[in-house]
Amino acid sequence: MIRAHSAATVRAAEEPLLAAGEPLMARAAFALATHVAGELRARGGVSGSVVLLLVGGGNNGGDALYAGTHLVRRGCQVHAALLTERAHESGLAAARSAGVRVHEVLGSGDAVGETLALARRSDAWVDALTGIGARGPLREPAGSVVDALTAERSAWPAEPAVVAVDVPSGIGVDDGTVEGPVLPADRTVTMGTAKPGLLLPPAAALAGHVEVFDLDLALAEHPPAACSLTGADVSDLWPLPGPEDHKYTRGVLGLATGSQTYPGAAALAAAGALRTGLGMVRYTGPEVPTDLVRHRHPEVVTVPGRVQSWVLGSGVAPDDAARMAELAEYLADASARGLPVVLDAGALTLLHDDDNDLTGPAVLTPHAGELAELLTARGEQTGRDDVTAAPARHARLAAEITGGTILLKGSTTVVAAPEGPLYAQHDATPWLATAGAGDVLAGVLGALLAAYGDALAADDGTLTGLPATIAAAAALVHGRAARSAAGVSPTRPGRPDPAAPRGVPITATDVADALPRALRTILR
Ligand SMILES: NC(=O)C1=CN([C@@H]2O[C@H](COP(=O)(O)OP(=O)(O)OC[C@H]3O[C@@H](n4cnc5c(N)ncnc54)[C@H](OP(=O)(O)O)[C@@H]3O)[C@@H](O)[C@H]2O)[C@H](O)CC1
Ligand SMILES: [K+]
Repeated sequence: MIRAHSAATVRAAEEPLLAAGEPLMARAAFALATHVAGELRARGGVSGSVVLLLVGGGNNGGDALYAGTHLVRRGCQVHAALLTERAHESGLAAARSAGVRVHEVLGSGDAVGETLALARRSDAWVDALTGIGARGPLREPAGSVVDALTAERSAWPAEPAVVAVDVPSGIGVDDGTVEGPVLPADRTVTMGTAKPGLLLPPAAALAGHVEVFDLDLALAEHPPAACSLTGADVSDLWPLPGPEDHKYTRGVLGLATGSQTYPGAAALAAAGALRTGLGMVRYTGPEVPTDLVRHRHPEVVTVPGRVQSWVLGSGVAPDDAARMAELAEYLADASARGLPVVLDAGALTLLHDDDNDLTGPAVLTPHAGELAELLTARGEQTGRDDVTAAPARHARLAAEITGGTILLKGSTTVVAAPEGPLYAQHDATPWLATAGAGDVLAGVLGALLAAYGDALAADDGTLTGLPATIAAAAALVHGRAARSAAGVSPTRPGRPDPAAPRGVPITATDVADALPRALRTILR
């Protein structure tokens, strides 16, 4: 699991170490210099390279100034552009005496022009304007400098390397928002622990490859603010059948999905669920989707009976009054029994009405537009763009309002429960943005919840965070299946690797079919 801690937590955790005289900045700076050197080596060599440090007024700038001293020793020509009147004092003194060439660009009257001129001669840019001490978007002139460098960089894509110190300056460190200029990094060297903005969209895409440098911070008693599951976490969580298991103990999922108009959603949710592995899928719905499900998946049972979780609403239009009334009944029944429920597509509109508040474990699976509609219906006027600009904040708000867990679909999937860590999963490929993919995800998620259904229904509070973890696991598996189907190699958000396979178009059926292949590489 990749864990990210808030700026306040990092400060609290570093305090005792600093008080004990631990040279945290010296260690951070050495690590930073090592990674900058690594980028330079990958581009042809360290000695003789030119490095530009973009220095702000805090310890983030201090990290870079001390790193500069190491890079000078390794034969680099290092320039520091001071975009502050108050650069880190001892760092600046050390940099000057080591031979770093310091440019007080604010005094020149043309900070942008001077910095750009230095940048054009450099093989690597080190972004050390702000770290966890940033307040709001980058102020001037740093903002304009970053805008100019970003334009310069995209016009000149192969070089130079951009290394961000702790975070790309200007991102919302704790919430992943991007409200002003940010220089996209190839690599972010983050100190002590990852920061939420390095995992959460949209900022995560600007961080490039994230390296966490361990500072031995005492973080054990501090819960993470955000996490990303890895395949190993999913493997640990995955329900494995034992010799005593039978279909009813492995989990039975009820699907109330699909409609006469959108029958395909029923078949796709069933395909996702069946390939996730569970005891049984029961389907309930009108004639056309029932026939399709029977035809495509003869293993699905189409008579009512006991279930341990429900998926409601995929392929159901909110104006289909009769079907919506059925979904409301299933939801009320599941809530009364404490069974987990997935509310997808049409079923999300059940929660537009606050009479339908959730009492049992529920995972809502909106995309940005559906989340905006839900929030607006519940009195929080929100547009789709608001959600896209601050996915974590809006997912958390919807979780608090409804009492459910929100799995917000997007190129990075964000999961938020009313409390506990946020999850950010960026396991998929843009090829996954295709009709029916969400139905498959609903099936995967419903199947996993069915396996934990009895435990969740009997929970006395010890499993509070489990639906969120399961939702993040479903997103990971679904994303990896999509990547496997498309033939795309593993990647992180950030600048695309030109050498990585780009993949091929996929359908939702391909994603469901690729689930066993993806699971083969995850489960061990
Ligand atoms: N994690 C660790 O244990 C360690 C982290 N280290 C590094 O230290 C920074 C945090 O340093 P800090 O001095 O607290 O803060 P920053 O450097 O991030 O930022 C403060 C300076 O930035 C200016 N500022 C604030 N907001 C803006 C803005 N929007 N635009 C431009 N400039 C801004 C601020 O100026 P003021 O005038 O507002 O005071 C400060 O000058 C952490 O991120 C790590 O990199 C250490 O190495 C120790 C170990
Ligand atoms: K930075």
